[in-house]
Amino acid sequence: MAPGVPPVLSGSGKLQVSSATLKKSAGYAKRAYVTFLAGNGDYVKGVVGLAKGLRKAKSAYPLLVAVLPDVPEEHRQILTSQGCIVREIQPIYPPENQIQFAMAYYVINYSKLRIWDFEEYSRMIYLDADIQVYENIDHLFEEADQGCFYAVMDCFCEKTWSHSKQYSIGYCQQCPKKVKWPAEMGSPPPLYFNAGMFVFEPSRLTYESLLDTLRITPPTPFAEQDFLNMFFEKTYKPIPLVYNLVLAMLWRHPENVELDKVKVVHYCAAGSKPWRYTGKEVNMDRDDIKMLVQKWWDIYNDESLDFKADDAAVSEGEAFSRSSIMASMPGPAISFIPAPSAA
Ligand SMILES: O=c1ccn([C@@H]2O[C@H](COP(=O)(O)OP(=O)(O)O)[C@@H](O)[C@H]2O)c(=O)[nH]1
Ligand SMILES: OC[C@H]1O[C@H](O[C@@H]2[C@@H](O)[C@H](O)[C@@H](O)[C@H](O)[C@@H]2O)[C@H](O)[C@@H](O)[C@H]1O
Ligand SMILES: [Mn+2]
Repeated sequence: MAPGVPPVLSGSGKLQVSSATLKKSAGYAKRAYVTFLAGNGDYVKGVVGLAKGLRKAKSAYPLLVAVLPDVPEEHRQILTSQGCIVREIQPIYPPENQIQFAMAYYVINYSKLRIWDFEEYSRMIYLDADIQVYENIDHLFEEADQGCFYAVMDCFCEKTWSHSKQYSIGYCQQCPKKVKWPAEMGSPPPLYFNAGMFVFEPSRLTYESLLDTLRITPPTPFAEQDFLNMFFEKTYKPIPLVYNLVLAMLWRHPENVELDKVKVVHYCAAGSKPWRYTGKEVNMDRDDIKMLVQKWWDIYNDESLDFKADDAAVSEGEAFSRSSIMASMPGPAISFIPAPSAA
């Protein structure tokens, strides 16, 4: 029982504890998924799809959306109506630079770093808006060890990597024995993750350190993804690609992919964003791509997955991990009195 909190027994003898009280009590694991939305364009469709996909997968945790100031009120309303917790963040820009980002718009992706400041959450799973969750991955919250950063390894074979040494010699961490890293080039690069999905622990200390480090770090082609890989190099733990299938793996490393086991799909290959899909770009006429794009649209168009009032059980007030609360509060069943949302 939370220290100093008098238990309130309801008529039915049930222990009544407000989730606001629980919020104040140390040690309860408050968790949520979080994504990032910038601009007034069509990525909002990605977030709606993600919110509905998490609902279909019966996730126990809410989806926070960190929105830049340029996300219009209308889009924010759409997300709130889909049960998302919308939270405005300020942009973060890298130091003055002449860098040629792999994609010019990557410069806004540094703003993702604001999510480390959501320290009312003990653990979060970040998901790009062009990601869809097809199977429940809540267990990742339980399995993560304190102080570690979990993400799926990326692939260096797409043209977007043509600036890199790896690409120039045909080396990829997905098949390190195929083209070995030459001894004369020193040790192979450290394992490198795709920053479209990761399990992390928000913390003001980490947040401040990220911003301080960013100020003195020259930007590189993959923007915040490169930066996060450098920052978390020592605490990065690779997790299986079923948690973030970077689509290029289908044609670059099919031997590493068991599509029927994939839980999370990342529509990051050029031309693969479902809401913009034409099928005309390279590889976009593949049967597996067409199937995955259709799968995304099936969820997006499924009205039975729209947010309803009785879905409200998974609100910000309820974003505690029930298993950890139940484990730490043995005794009579607990019914929560959700506090008004703080957001
Ligand atoms: O106009 C944009 C571009 C990007 N994003 C966000 O930034 C993430 C990273 O961009 P993107 O997924 O396009 O990069 P990729 O994974 O394709 O390299 C997106 O998933 C969105 O969450 C956004 O909200 N609006
Ligand atoms: O701002 C840099 C972005 O870099 C990453 O995308 C890339 C990367 O995965 C390459 O390896 C692929 O070749 C490429 O297609 C893909 O777009 C993240 O998905 C995204 O969230 C974001 O961090
Ligand atoms: Mn992405």
